[in-house]
Amino acid sequence: MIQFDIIYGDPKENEKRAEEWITKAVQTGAEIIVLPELWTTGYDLTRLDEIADQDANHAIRFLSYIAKKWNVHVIGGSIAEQYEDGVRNTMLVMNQQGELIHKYSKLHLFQLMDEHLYLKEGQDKAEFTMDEVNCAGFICYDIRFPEWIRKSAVSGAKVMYVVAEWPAPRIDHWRILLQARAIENQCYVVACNRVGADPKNTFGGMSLVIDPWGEIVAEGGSGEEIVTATIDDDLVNEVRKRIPVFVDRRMERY
Ligand SMILES: NC(=O)CCC(=O)C(=O)O
Repeated sequence: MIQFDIIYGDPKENEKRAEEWITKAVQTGAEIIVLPELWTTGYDLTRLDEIADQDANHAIRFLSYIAKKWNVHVIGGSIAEQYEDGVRNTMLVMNQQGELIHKYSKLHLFQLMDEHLYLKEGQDKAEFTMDEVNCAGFICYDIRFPEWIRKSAVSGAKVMYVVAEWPAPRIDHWRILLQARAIENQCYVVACNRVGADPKNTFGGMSLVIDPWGEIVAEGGSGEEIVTATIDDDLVNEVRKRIPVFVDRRMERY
């Protein structure tokens, strides 16, 4: 996870910085790269008509080049994607061949940061498959909606990727919500948050990898850094066997 600072409203500079960070990450052996939410523009929402990416074309080209060059999977954080009918906050996922294998636009818009005024909500499903592992991707505020994450767990997702710009004053919510999502769904949570500040917020970092037992296996601090961990998807099966939550659910009573 590339836990970096994002330059407000400057996609060109952010792309340059992202490439430098990704180069460092692959040199330490990373096979899956995760970027934060809105990493090209930050929350410069009033200038989206100038800086949003038409059909995500630019970001797709950049992320595809990175994936192919380094032979890595990329959970390309999210970017402001310009559609005909408005802008969406869109996650892009590339495979090692540089192909776009998944696209998800944020479903739950966060009013406290004015998303509902400038962005349209997405209509996509969260699940995708990467190297035969069932995964799902979510964007920041989505983690406050356990029923949305549960839907992916019930569909078989074992690794939940979360990309975020989560402010420092609520960083305890971030950790607790993510641990709860990992424990209740008995899955890995890989959550990448930005650091630094924009004109309205200071962001908390603390990118996390949490295993299906709820243990934190990697944790970032509050500065720029690369946070890495190894995922063992067999552990998901073990935990689900030990406490068979998905068998014991009583949907007819809820
Ligand atoms: N970018 C976001 O969705 C932030 C969500 C957030 O801060 C929260 O408390 O929820």
